[in-house]
Amino acid sequence: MNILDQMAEHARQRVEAAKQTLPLAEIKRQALSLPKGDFRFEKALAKPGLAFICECKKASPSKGLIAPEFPYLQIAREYEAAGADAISVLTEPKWFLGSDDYLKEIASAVSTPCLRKDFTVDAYMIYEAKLLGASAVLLICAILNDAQLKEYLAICEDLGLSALVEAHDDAEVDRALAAGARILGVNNRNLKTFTVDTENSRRLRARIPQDVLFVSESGVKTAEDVSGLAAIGADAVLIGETLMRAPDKTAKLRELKGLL
Ligand SMILES: O=P(O)(O)OC[C@@H](O)[C@@H](O)c1c[nH]c2ccccc12
Repeated sequence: MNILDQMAEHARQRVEAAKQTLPLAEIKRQALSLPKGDFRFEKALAKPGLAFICECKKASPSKGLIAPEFPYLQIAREYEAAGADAISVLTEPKWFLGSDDYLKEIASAVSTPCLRKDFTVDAYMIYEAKLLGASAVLLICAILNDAQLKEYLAICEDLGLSALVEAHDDAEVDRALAAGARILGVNNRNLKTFTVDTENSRRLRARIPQDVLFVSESGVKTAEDVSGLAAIGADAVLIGETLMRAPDKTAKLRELKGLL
C-alpha cells in the first residue's frame, strides 16, 4: 500500500474510534447547531494579490521531525501578526504528529481563518473540523471517489466551511471541477512518491477556470518560487516547511513576499 493509502486507511480507523465516543448522528447535530460559517477562508484567498496560507506542521512523512519544539500557538500568532491570510494546521497524528487540540486552540486564539489539514475520508471529519473551529477542510481527490467529493462539498456548503480540493494531475483536476470545487489546490509534492516539482502547478494551471481559486501547495522555498507562481496566476500559495524551519518566521514571510 502506498503511503497516501496508508494515511487514508489510518484516518478511517481514527474515525471509527471517534464514533465510539461521539456517534455520527450526535456530532452532526452538534456541528449543525453552531452558527453557519461565512466561507472566510475562501474570501481571504479571493482578495486581490497573492494570498499566503502558512502552515503549522511539526513533522511529515517525507521530512521526519521538522520542528522538535513546536510552540504552535506562538507560531500561529506570529503568522497572523506577519500577515498570513490563512493558517493551515495539521491534525493528522501518526505521520505529521498533528493534533485536533492544536487546531482547536489555534482557531480560538487567532482571527485568521484556519484550514484543517488532514486526510478527510469520512463526513464525520468535516463535522469534527467545524466543532474544532476550522473555516476550511482539505479534500484530497486521490483518496475520494466522485460521490464522496460531491457529498463532502455539499456538507461543507451546509456548514459554511470552505473546501480546498487537492488534485495532482489532469484527471483529478477535472474530477474536482466536475464535483463543483471552488478552491483547487495543486500539490507540487506527489503524495505517493514525495517528489516535488512546482512545474506541476504551471502545467495544471491551464485546466483551471479563472473563477475557481487556484492554490499552489508544497515545495515553495524562495521569493523566486513565489513570484513564479504569482506569474502563472496562483491566487494563493501554501507554505509549510520553509516557514517552520525559519527561526524568524516574520522575516521569512517578508522575504518570500519579496519585501526584503
Ligand atoms: O512543507 P511544504 O513543502 O511547504 O508543504 C506544505 C503543504 O503543502 C503540505 O504540507 C501538504 C500539501 N498537501 C498535503 C496533504 C496532506 C498533508 C500535507 C500536505
